[in-house]
Amino acid sequence: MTITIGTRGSKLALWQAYYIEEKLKEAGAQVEIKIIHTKGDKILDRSLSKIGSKGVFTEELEDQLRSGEIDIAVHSAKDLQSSLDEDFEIIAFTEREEVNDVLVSHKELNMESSFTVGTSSTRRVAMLKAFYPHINIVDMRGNLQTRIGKMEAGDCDALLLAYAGVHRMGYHDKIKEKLPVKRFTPAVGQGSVAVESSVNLDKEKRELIIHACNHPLTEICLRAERSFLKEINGGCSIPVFGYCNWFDDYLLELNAGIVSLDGKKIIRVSTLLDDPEQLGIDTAKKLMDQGGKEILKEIRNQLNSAL
Ligand SMILES: NCc1[nH]cc(CCC(=O)O)c1CC(=O)O
Repeated sequence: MTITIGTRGSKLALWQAYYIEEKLKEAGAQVEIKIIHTKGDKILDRSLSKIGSKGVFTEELEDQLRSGEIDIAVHSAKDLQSSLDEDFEIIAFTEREEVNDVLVSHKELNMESSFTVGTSSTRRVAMLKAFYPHINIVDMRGNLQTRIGKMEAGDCDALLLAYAGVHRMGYHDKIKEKLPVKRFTPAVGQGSVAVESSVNLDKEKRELIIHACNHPLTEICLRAERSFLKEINGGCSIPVFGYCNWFDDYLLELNAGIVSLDGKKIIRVSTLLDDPEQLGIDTAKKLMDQGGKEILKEIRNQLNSAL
């Protein structure tokens, strides 16, 4: 059996594709990897919130899933929009890596120091303003290697990045501080790799892929987080966060919230339930009822007028 993986061409994307390839090979499959360039890879001179949040890194991959040119598309779970077209499904979430954001620098500094950080994530910008208002922020895009190059060239002193990507790309030695998830709560899906397929994928292939790649506890947590994000209807340009944990008896706890763009308002809720989809919906409703609705509306207006 040969399984064709479609992936973006960045080093992080390729790491993920090789990671899935290895798991599939261990399960006895043969694997081909096909690199696909997406809009998000091609447009580097505009911030992501201006290109439009939906599918900038996934559209071209989904075209090839639909046509059957590839069997699966491999993504960072975080980058995958919360609501997929009916023709597609996520059939596996790999075991989650540490979820924290980390401070990365070639200089000796920590979150109490005064410095300039480069980031293009609206969540990180808003949370920095909320919790670390003394830190200066500049917009910075590009893949991990590009950003580290820009940092070392002096465009900024530090970067705020997901531990998962930094670790996978071998920049562990530049981690200066790990931010606490209770406060600097990560984006929905951070740290896990998602395998997407067409709903028409061959059943035997589908079974093998799930068996080889899916981590059930990660899966239920990510289903809860993604259900939350879908209910909020927030793409990656809205500073929402969500992190789900499980207890022994499969009880789930979802911590989630929203931050205003200026960091002045932050609302955080936490809910316990055993059904992931419902947990996401309940948490989103609670957040909206407790003031999230107003913040979301304000953010939408600000983003629209910035375009
Ligand atoms: N948006 C880019 C992106 N997508 C996934 C990761 C890191 C790996 C992961 O969280 O799975 C990153 C880089 C970052 O946010 O620092």
